Amino acid sequence: MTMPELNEIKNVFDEADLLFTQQQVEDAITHMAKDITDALSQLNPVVFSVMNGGLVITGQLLTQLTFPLQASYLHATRYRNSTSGHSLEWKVPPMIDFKNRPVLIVDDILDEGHTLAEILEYCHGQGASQVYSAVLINKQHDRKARPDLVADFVGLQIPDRYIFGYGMDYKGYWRNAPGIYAVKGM
Ligand SMILES: O=P(O)(O)OC[C@H]1O[C@H](OP(=O)(O)OP(=O)(O)O)[C@H](O)[C@@H]1O
Ligand code: HPA
Repeated sequence: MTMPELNEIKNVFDEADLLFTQQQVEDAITHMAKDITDALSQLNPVVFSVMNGGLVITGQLLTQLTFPLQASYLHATRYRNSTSGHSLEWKVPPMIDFKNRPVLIVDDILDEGHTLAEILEYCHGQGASQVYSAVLINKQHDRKARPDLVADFVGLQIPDRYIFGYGMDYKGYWRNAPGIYAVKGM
């Protein structure tokens, strides 16, 4: 992919629609943390952040999960800095052994769900005792990889638009945007 012009990147931010403010996102993460604590605090889980998008949500979630857990990451990508998905590419598989242990997969967004579906299947195949999933955003449309595909813990629902911020990128940029923004016209 060719490098986008920085002017384009700045314009995309300036013209974007703010869907959720930083405060709204933080409240949603706190809500998720409470639900995850209720479900997992006695289970000694392994928590895997899905890189790169899971970076921000996982960091903010982890400090609100005050019970014993191990945290690590895996790296799987489908969009490769573009705005449409391809087949899933594993860059780094999980590096903590989770056989017979519960696993929590944390990602920024459940869009079509191919990424999450494949990661969940992998964790079951590797012998996790239970596999849970947490996503900051669920995108609402009828193109899910499976019609019944939902995450166990969901922060916010968005309409069918291309978004960035809180870990989610536009052409590799704006993962650092302090809110959830929708690209103008997308
Ligand atoms: O539900 P899906 O349609 O499968 O899309 C969701 C996935 O796409 C993004 O990752 P991406 O492949 O863009 O890599 P990134 O985490 O580096 O942004 C996002 O972080 C999710 O992992
Ligand atoms: O809307 C999105 N924004 C950023 N990354 C994504 N990956 C899947 N869908 C999206």
